[in-house]
Amino acid sequence: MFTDELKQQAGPIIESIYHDDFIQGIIRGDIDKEAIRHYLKADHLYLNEFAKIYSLLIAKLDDRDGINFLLGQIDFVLNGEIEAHQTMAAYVGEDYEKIIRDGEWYPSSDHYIKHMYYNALRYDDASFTICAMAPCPYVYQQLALKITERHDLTGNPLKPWVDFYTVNMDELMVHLDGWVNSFAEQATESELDILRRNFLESCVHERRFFNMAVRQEVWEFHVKDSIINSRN
Ligand SMILES: Cc1ncc(CO)c(N)n1
Repeated sequence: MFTDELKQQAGPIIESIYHDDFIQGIIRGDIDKEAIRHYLKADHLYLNEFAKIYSLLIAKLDDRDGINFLLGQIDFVLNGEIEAHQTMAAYVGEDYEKIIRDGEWYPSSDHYIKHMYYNALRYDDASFTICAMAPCPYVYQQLALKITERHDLTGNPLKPWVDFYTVNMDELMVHLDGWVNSFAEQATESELDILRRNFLESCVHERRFFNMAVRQEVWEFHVKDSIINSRN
């Protein structure tokens, strides 16, 4: 299957994310609270956009079951995934609403969000959008499975965050894979190249998103903020 090929190519990127500071800090249970705060500010806004991009994707589909399923996913992204964010807010020890109040599309999340919009707006077929979106559930699912396989997180305050992504992504991946594989059967070689690139670029965006939080990335016109942050 075409999506098996994509996932195989994404393997080394996901393994690198696993070894980067963010996930290693989650595994140790002592990740810098400022990294989590930055992540939550960015991810809250990212998920809002992800929900809106689902609505653009729905407009490209004819299959009623698929449309229904994605309506449920919009609800999940807006209301279900808060549970994972609440776990992180509890770890920080601060009210979630207060943490996310002054979030922004920081440069790396901005780039990722715009990659998804570009594909939704540039191409009629749903598969281009799906390949840019699919690493969102896929990378988290794979990271959660790797963490759970390799470590016993009993007593780790962030264990519920990991557990959340081991169980909630399967059904979505089945739908996304199905759409992409049926399009891939009749796609041209150059279309397949774009799909591959979209998927792999989003895997790299996932890596950059975690590193963005670790490094407290800001737009450089907030010069004062970035000096303060780099001294912390
Ligand atoms: C950036 C990003 N990617 C994936 C997920 C998982 O849904 C998330 N919450 N945020």
